[in-house]
Formats: sequence, C-alpha cells, structure tokens
Amino acid sequence: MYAIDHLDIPPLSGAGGTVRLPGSKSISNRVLLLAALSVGQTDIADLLDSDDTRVMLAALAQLGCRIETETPGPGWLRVHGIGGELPVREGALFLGNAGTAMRPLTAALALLASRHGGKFELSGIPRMHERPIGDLVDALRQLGCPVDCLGQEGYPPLRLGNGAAQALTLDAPIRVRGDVSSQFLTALLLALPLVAQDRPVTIEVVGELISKPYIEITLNLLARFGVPVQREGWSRFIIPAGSRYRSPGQIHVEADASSASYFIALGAIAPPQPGHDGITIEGVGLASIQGDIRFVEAARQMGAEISGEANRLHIRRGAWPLRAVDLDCNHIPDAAMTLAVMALYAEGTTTLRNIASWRVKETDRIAAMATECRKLGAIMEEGDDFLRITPPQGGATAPDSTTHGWQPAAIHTYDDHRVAMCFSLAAFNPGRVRVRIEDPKCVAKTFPDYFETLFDVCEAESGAIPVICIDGPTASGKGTLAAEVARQLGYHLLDSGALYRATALAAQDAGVSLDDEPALARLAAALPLAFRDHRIFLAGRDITDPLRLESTGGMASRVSQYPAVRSALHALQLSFRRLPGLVADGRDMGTVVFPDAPLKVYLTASVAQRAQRRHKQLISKGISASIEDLLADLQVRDARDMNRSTAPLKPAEDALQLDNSELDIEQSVRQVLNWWQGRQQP
Ligand SMILES: Nc1ncnc2c1ncn2[C@@H]1O[C@H](COP(=O)(O)OP(=O)(O)O)[C@@H](O)[C@H]1O
Ligand SMILES: Nc1ccn([C@H]2C[C@H](O)[C@@H](COP(=O)(O)OP(=O)(O)O)O2)c(=O)n1
Repeated sequence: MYAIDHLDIPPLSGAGGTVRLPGSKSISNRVLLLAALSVGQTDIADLLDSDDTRVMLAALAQLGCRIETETPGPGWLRVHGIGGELPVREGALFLGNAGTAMRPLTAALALLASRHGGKFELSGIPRMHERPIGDLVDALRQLGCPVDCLGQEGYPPLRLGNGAAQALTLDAPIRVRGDVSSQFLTALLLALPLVAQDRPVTIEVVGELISKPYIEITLNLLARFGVPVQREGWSRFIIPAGSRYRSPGQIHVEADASSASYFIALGAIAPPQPGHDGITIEGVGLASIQGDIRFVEAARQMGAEISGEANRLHIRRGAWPLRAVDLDCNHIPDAAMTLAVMALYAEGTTTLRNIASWRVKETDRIAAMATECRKLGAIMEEGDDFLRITPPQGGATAPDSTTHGWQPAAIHTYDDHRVAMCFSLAAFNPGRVRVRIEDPKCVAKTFPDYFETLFDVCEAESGAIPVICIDGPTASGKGTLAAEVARQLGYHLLDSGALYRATALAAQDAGVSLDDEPALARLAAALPLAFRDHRIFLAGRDITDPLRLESTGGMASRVSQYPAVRSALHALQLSFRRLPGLVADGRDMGTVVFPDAPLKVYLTASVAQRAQRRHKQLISKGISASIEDLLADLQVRDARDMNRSTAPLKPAEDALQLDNSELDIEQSVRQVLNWWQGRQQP
C-alpha cells in the first residue's frame, strides 16, 4: 500500500497481463455477519482484507463472536457463529466509514438488544455521521426497537436498545424507504430472520427501490445461509416463519466486481503490449452474483471487447477512441464512476444518469467527479442525479495541441477509494501530462494493493519512468537519503553498491580471486540474488548483515574497478526502473546507468564527518572500529572509486551538489524533495 502523501503516476503507454483481485466488499461483510449470526462454524475463503472488513471483524469479535484467522488453512478464516444469541449485552462499536458494517449491524443489534435486553452505541468517523440512516431508524422504531440518534436526528452515532427486553411488533408489514440507499433494505433482510422464528415477517419497500443488484446479492447469500426469502416484485419481501441461520460450512468470496471495473476500463483504454493479449481478470466472471458485473455491458457499449467465463474476464481495446454513451447507471452505482473516467477518452459527450445515490456515498461523488475531471481539462455538467462529461478538447487544431487539451492535475481523493482508483486511469492521457493522486492510501477501504496491481500490468516508456540518482563517496549518507526519498514518493529503491558488495561475497564464497576479472564478471552476470522482506539473499543465504561490513565495502570497491564486472551488472540495474519511479544510489547512477534521469544529486560531506558517521553507525551495530582506521580506509576507497578508468565517481554534468556536512537527515531529504518538486510539471 502507498502510505504516502501523494502518488505521481507518470504517463502510461500500455497494459497487458493477468490480475487477481481482492474479494468483494459487499459479499465479504455480508458473509461475515451471516456467519456470525449462524448456528455452527463457517470457513470463509478469499475474504477481502481491507479497512471495511477489518471494522466488521473487530465489531463481531467485540460482540463475542470467536474468529480464527488462517484456519483451516492459509487464505481462510473460521467464524464460530453466535447463533442468534447475544453473549455480550453492552458495547460501544466504532465502525469507521464502513457503510456495509454500520447499516446491517444497526439492524441486527437493534433486534438482538430488544429481544435479549442489551444496549449498544454505534459510531464512525465524521463523514459517517453525515451519511443518512433515518429511514432504517424509522423502520426499526416501527418494530418497537428503542433507537436514539445521539447527534443529529436521522444520522449516526446511534444508541440501540435500552438494556431491557422489548416486545416487538412483527405482525404488520415493516415499511422501509428504498429510494435513498438499498443498504437499509439489506440491513433489514439480514436482521429480521433473527426474529422470524414463530411467524413470517414481511417488509414493504416504499418508493422506487434503487441499486436492486445489491439486494440480489443479499437474497442469494441469505439462501446460502438457510433463509429463502420470498420476493414479490421489488416491493415486498417475506421472511418465512421458522427462519434460522445455518452455516453452509464453507463459502468462497468472489473477487470484487466493482474493483474489476478499473481493470476492465484499463483493457479498454490501454494500447495492447507486444507479447500480451489484453487484460485477464481472475476470480470474478460472467457468473458473478454481484450487480457491478453489469459494468461489462456498459464498457462494451463504450467500445471494450470483453469475453469471459464463469470466473474470469478477458478485455481488449476495441473501438478507439471510445464511444460516448448516454446511460442509466442505477444498476451499477459504484462501478459507474469508472465510466466517468472512460468518458475522458471518448469521442463526444457522455451522460451518466440516475446516480443520485452518489451524493451520499463516501463523499458527494457527483461533485467530486465533476471537480476532478474539470482539473484535467474536461467540460463537466452536473445535476442532482446526473453527470455529463465532455473530454478535454484534443486534436491538432486544439488550442494547445501538445497536451491535447489535458492539464496536469493533482487529484483530490476525498477519502474515497473509488475516486483514487478511477483517476489512476487518467495517466493514459494523450497529452502525457502528469496525474497526481493525493492520499493514495484511501484505496485501503477495499483494495489496499490497488496501485501495485495496476503497475504490475502497466507499461510506460522507459524514459517516462522517473529516476532520482544519488551518487557520492562512501558514508556521505546516500543510502539513508535514497531510502527515505523513495519511501516518501512511493518509488522503488536501487542500492547499486549492494550489487557490487554481493559480487564480492559471491567471489569469496566461490574462492574466486578479486584480481580475476573474467571470473568476477561471470559471477556478476548470474548473481542468484533475491530481495524479500527488506533482506537480501545470495543463493538462498541471508547476506543482509555481511553485506554491510566495512571489509565487504572494501572488496566491493576493488571488484567494481573492472569494466567487465560493471557491464555485467548494467542490465540488472536498469531492470529496477519500474513504475511508478526509482531512487538509485551509488557512484555512477547519474553518469552512466541512468544518464537521462530527471534529477541527479551529488552528495558529499567532509571526510571527517563521514568517518565520524560511519564510526557511529558501526558502534551502534556493536562493531568496534577506530576513527583513524576508518578515515584512512575511506580515503583509500574514495581515491580508488574516483580514479578508476571506468565509470569513476564524479558528479554528472547536470547534477545538483549537496554537501550535507551541516545538514541532518531530515534537512537533506527535504532539500532533495524540494528539488524534485521543482522539476515537476506545474
Ligand atoms: N545528513 C546526515 N547527517 C547525519 N548523519 C547522516 C546523514 N545522512 C546519513 N547519516 C548517517 O551516516 C551513516 C552513513 O550513511 P549511509 O546512508 O550508510 O551512507 P552511504 O550510503 O553514503 O555509505 C548512517 O549511520 C546515517 O544514519
Ligand atoms: N554504482 C556504484 C555503487 C558502488 N560502487 C562500488 C564502489 C564502492 O566503494 C562499493 C560499495 O558501494 P556502497 O555504495 O555500498 O558503499 P558505501 O555504503 O558508500 O560505503 O561499490 C560502484 O562502483 N558503483
């Protein structure tokens, strides 16, 4: 996950390959609740691991439900159901911004608290307290459940129950509005079987029910857990008498169809790559029970070529530019946001209709999409329940034909995972303008590794992937600076010195003389290196600690003099240049390996400072050393690195020099990030 302030996505040029997506959020949280309310234990495979499911798991555990992770095996979770009982009678549950936890838990706990005598408080983050829940509260009060809104009437936080058992009014149909959010009906459908032992319970929907596909998921899962609800049209639902949740034993969670929408769009937008035949999505397919699978139809209408099987989809770019559409999106409320970004690549104006529910989601999504698409240069019109998108005006006659009317933009993401995921696709813009995603970690709500998954299948022209080079003499602080800059930008890291150090260790292991250039080059060309969990392995041996020894540094300096060794390591170093960017430290990053890098820093510090820093570093690791010896070694190493014939240590002509003798680590990092910022498009 990119837990950073913002993520700059360079211009993307193509995509191809296979992705496996995380489990569906809607299915995951429903299955968790049903498993918890069932009699018996349920083993769940491929559950989504995200903020929203963590919130649900924590709440269920707090309510006394026992949950075992990695049981019965890796990727599984075992839930021991409480079977309609209430082992914990009081509690305060914090549910973050997870609507799929807040609504059903409100209904289930209101009923359980009334039946058994309990009292619970449910709250969330400030945005959750702005998301209406009044229609569900009204329905629960009709039943006789004590429900108090502790802030504004009709919104969380809520108090459910008053500690005493209540008689519930179950004979009359329970009426609930269906035109604001279908989650209220889902919540009642999931909760009412808990009190339908003696008599059937009927729910009547008032107003036109929106987002029907989500109700279908609910009904499908209820049936899997032993409660077959009778449906009369979309306005009457009857829960049969004698209902009781029974575990199905095992259940697999499909991959998230809404998450699939970004990769379907990717296949429709991205030019195909040689050696790949479009994008393949595993884990969700045409037999999905999720409504958002119908995004496939919308994407086809816009030009995507999509084929598929029960549990897999395959997408290729078809019509290009994409076709503009005028579409009622009521059946795919979440995935339809992706259409707004696809519309930026369409010929003509696209209208997305019947999307009023967007206004009460994680943020006001109509306003958010309009504002952010406008930043990119699109012409946007928004209404209460529609959005109209005219792409940035391209073509050779456009006022600014170099960027085809696209503007570089910093996309604000409103703590809304879908805004962040959608706008990553703007990085294919023909103007090749930079797209910045603010607060990229908000994707953790449903898809923590979204950007990693995206970058795995995307390509950029090599020159388009930014590299920041940090070269300089030993102990100037290159490694420390490079690692922190890479962390803050979310970039990959190349410690090129480690490759020379590993070559020296490999020579030592193999008994190869440090004077035998051809043998050293052969070793370097086939280094069996692996990087795992911040540790480095050479032929399976953990060399993280020996790699950092001063003696290894000295050997590396000798090995690195040989042109044949340097050229043997060249391709390996280039392979680190991957999306979204690279920070590389060494001696010749800016002069030889990445001569086109947009920022090169030559880092120095006085020789006395460097000897002192190295001394401190070694002492802190429990390695004894004398400053005088270190100073002498350092000078020998500097002289050798600077005077060798191939790729000697020297500043690149276009390098910025940074003497950090008087700067601390944080100041050095800030300086480099400021320089980097200055090199970005406005
Ligand atoms: N700007 C700085 N000010 C003070 N100490 C620093 C600074 N930069 C790095 N150091 C410290 O100096 C030591 C050597 O840094 P390192 O990054 O290993 O250098 P290099 O990779 O250039 O050999 C480390 O202990 C590090 O914490
Ligand atoms: N790009 C590079 C990186 C390191 N080397 C050589 C020269 C150095 O003395 C050794 C060890 O490099 P490393 O960066 O790990 O060493 P320091 O941490 O700066 O002491 O490798 C090189 O020749 N070219």
